[in-house]
Amino acid sequence: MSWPGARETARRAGLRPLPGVPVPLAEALGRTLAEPLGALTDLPAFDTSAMDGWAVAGPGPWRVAGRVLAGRAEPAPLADGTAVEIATGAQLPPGATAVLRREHGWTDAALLHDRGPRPLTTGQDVRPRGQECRLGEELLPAGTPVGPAVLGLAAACGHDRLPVRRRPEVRLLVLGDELLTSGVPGSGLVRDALGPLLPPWLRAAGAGTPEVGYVRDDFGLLRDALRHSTADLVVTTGGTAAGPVDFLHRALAEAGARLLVDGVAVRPGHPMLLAELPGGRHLVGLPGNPLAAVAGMVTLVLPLLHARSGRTVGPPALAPAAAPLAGHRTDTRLQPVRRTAEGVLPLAFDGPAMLRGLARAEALAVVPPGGAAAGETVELLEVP
Ligand SMILES: Nc1nc2c(c(=O)[nH]1)N[C@H]1C(S)=C(S)[C@@H](COP(=O)(O)OP(=O)(O)OC[C@H]3O[C@@H](n4cnc5c(N)ncnc54)[C@H](O)[C@@H]3O)O[C@H]1N2
Ligand code: MOO
Repeated sequence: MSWPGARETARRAGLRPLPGVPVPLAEALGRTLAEPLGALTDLPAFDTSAMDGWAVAGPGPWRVAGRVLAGRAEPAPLADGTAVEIATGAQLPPGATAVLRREHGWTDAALLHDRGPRPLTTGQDVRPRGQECRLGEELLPAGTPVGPAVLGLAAACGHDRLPVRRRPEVRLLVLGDELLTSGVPGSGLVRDALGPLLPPWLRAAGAGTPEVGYVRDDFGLLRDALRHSTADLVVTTGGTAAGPVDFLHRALAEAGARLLVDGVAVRPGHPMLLAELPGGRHLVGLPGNPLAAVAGMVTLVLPLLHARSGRTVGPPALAPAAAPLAGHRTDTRLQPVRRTAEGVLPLAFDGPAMLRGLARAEALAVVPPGGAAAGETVELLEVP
């Protein structure tokens, strides 16, 4: 399957968004709005002073009659020709026509005078009620990822809870007898790089904290692990190719899975696969080579997770190549790159078994078959 075709197949496989549940703001971070965010109030909720100074009524000079601080209840009305000292954020008294900034006013024994650079205009330095939004107005559409700014906006307009999609549950199965989970590799043993790399990335993509399991190269163990998992998405690493102990295809067949993608025209990562498990759950098989596994994440896992979270994905990020990007003859290449003022440059140590280039990368460039010339625009994919 072509690389764009595989990415689209994964997205479509996930187009069955998980249910929405209301959760406290602090738990909504990293999830996706299941419903549009509406304002529970006008914002600001009352006419507000935008500056420290005086709220004034009518043209000056003014007689100063008291003070209004932020956070106090409705102040008394102001009569024409009077002013009250006011703090930024305080509610404007009824009848006030403008705010005179502290640095633009001076007071003699009796009166407040305007010495600003320009005459004070009606409404100056007032944030009128409803300037930002009206009660009931839609502020954000369903599908918006909830980041810190969304939490702040939701709180500002009165929300204590947000309706967000349930996080997809992910089970990560790391396959391979040769893997060490601590210490220095050698003597035929390889340190597991994907157990540390994948869970935080999955979490950042909106999944629940993945359960990680290590499975030895044993057909029965793998088949049972697939049969017994109840996760929305099972992600395996290794075992996708044709090695003597690469059991994944056979275990999938025995578990009653239907292959949606079985190999992709992409380098690295071409043995990656996507299957539908009984009950509408999914499995992505990532190749064992670490950079190939990363290619499988961006191609199959992220589009599937975003779709299941109902998350709106913006238009692709694009950049020019600052130097020629070597391509594969027939397949798409995913190339670790860094950004420069002129565009993106390839990073060295980009072999399928390597992470040295990726660890310095700012993105993966999508290099079409045949390569990209200097100046040609390429799509960029976010990396962990
Ligand atoms: N005859 C063929 N052999 C291979 C092909 C092929 O088309 N024909 N494809 C190659 C490509 S491309 C890849 S990618 C790998 C995919 O292999 P598997 O998914 O079956 O993975 P393994 O064989 O289990 O491991 C491959 C490689 O990666 C290392 N590995 C595995 N897991 C981890 C981990 N968690 N952390 C770090 N490194 C890991 C493993 O030790 C192997 O070196 O197959 C090629 N072969
Ligand atoms: O697809 Mo394998 O990724 O070349 O290493």
